[in-house]
Amino acid sequence: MDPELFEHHLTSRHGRGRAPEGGALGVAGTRLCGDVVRLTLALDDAGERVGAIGWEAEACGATVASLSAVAELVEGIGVLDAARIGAHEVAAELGGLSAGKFHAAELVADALARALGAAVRERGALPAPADGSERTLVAMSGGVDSAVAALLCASAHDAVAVTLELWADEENDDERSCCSAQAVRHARGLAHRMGLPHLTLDLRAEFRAGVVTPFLEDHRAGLTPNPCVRCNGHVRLDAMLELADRVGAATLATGHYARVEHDAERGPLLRAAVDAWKDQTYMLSALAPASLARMRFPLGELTKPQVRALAREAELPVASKADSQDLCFLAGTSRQAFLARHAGIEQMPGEIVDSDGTVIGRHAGHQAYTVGQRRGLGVAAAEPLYVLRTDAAANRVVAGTRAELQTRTVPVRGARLHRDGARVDRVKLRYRAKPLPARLLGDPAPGSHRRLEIALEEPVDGAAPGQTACLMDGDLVIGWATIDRAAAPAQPSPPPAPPARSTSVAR
Ligand SMILES: Nc1ncnc2c1ncn2[C@@H]1O[C@H](COP(=O)(O)OP(=O)(O)OP(=O)(O)O)[C@@H](O)[C@H]1O
Repeated sequence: MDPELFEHHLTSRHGRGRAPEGGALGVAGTRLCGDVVRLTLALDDAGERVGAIGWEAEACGATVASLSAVAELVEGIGVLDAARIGAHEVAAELGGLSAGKFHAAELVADALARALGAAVRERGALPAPADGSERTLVAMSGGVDSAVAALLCASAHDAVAVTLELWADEENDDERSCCSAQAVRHARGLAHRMGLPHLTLDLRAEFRAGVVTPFLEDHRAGLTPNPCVRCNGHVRLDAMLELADRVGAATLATGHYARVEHDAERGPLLRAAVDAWKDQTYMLSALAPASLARMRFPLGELTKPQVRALAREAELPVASKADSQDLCFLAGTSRQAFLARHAGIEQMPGEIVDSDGTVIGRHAGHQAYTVGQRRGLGVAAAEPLYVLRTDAAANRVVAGTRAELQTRTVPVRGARLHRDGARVDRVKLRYRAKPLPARLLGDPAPGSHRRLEIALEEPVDGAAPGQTACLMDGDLVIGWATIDRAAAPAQPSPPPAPPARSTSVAR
């Protein structure tokens, strides 16, 4: 630390108490952790530079000095230069900070990133690069895949990185989650290390409304939702494409394993990735063609081992980071605990019945079961039993043999087709499942939203209502739909009622 610089900022408090008109707010820290900083940043009229900045804080001296230094540093500079400022740059303005005080620079960098991201989202208007080259916005989660995607983009294009804050659960914010504040910091560090400007986009409200709430509602209704398909299709990629426009980027790159087949006349289609095990086209299947036209997937032709090798070669600190395993907002908690805490969906014990309605056991709550599930039924039987369906209204789970589970027809609703449905020859009914030979029955007109049926060549071990059916022609995704409940099987008819004794009196 440089004592003179530190003292200068501690006393001058550049920007303190100001809240520039039309500015965007970035808050970091909580009273629990000791320091809270509120930084307001306004762009200039052109939307290209930082116009003015102000702040207020309940914080220690190191944080106050860091805020003053950042205000002095950032005023008047270009948006992308401001997006290159992280904790190390903040600390450097004070001649460095000791390990014990470095958290102050991190906190201030967090607040700056949030304010800058919000300001750019609202008012940013950067022109495309003057030399006519393509600018790409790269979505970085803090994981190895998006880090390598960013690396590949940075070597070919003018690249800007973005990380979304998707989920913050004050009571249970798990730092392993790729949506958490800590993950955003990691991603920013990685981007800066590669020399890329980095923006933070706070998408927590949209994520809660567009992904988490429908996830909770589907569970309440006894369905098995695909929140990632919804998030990619309707929330996060749309928001990032809008941000791309704001920063003059023609395209958006992600670390998904997928490819795009461009067709200028009929619109682009997703194509399965080279690495069949990592292929993520299923998760991207709800993406509108207009969005897909602007997407870049730099990992589509690579295998995961090749991606890790590139990360090691570039000495990226995430080269051996484990792949994310579950839904980002479930990190550190169980699905059942999440449902209880966020939707009051408590586990209600109920009956397990066979397909004739005979009670054969008890379950702990229907939401814990999905079609095809074998484990956790706890019913002793001559042959293995599987969940055939769940009945949310009656809080019942229906179980049966594999033969009863197997089906050749899968009803779907809300189908979106980008090509003639008669071309469908394979379908993927679950993420990581193998595509199955199939045909689409019913009205095959492109754009049709009607309930349709998928006819499978070979029987499948059940299809869970609520999951996405990815409709394919070879390795091209030509549409998607949501798996619907099968029509309820005819119940065994009740024994005929005895003839009613007439009580009427003939007059
Ligand atoms: N919070 C986020 N902010 C920005 N981009 C994200 C975020 N989460 C995911 N992405 C983008 O979506 C891609 C696929 O996300 P997914 O959750 O499947 O992660 P992943 O396959 O484990 O990739 P990674 O190793 O990059 O985390 C990422 O590679 C990244 O480009």
